[in-house]
Amino acid sequence: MDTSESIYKGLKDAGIDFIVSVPCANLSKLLNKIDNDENIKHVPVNREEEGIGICAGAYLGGAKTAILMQNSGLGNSINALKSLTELYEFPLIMIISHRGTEGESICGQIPMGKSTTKLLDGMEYPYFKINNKNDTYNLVKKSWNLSCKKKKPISILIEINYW
Ligand SMILES: O=CCS(=O)(=O)O
Repeated sequence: MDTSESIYKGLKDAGIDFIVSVPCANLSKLLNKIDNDENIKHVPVNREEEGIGICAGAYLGGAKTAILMQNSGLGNSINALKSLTELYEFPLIMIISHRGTEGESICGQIPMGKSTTKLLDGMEYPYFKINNKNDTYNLVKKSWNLSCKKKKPISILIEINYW
């Protein structure tokens, strides 16, 4: 089972049924699986903060939510995550394609790639880095319940080498 399949199955087995996304080349296989799943409402959005707001509304409507994005979009999301998601203790899984890591071909991705975990630490948001493909499924599957327990978004960071 490759990383995209592991994440997809983890989301499904966590009961995630509402997913917003801002695309990344590394997310394409996963996005196709989600888009073809009639049991998941997939809403592509233009900016990550827009997706954060949509997930908040979907959660209030009874959905279990996730966002698929690049780490470059984390900076676009801070205020929405803090002033909406965290303030009202909405759970959220953040599947983050961690660009700017080893193997990155776009120089513009490097600075944010270096800052991503520092930002999450500063926001005091729990995150997991995929270090072992065998752990991916279990990490994703448990992240919804962990987010509910922590009352904060849980980020799963997938570096370039792990796709
Ligand atoms: O931001 C990066 C564009 S791509 O590599 O995901 O296509």
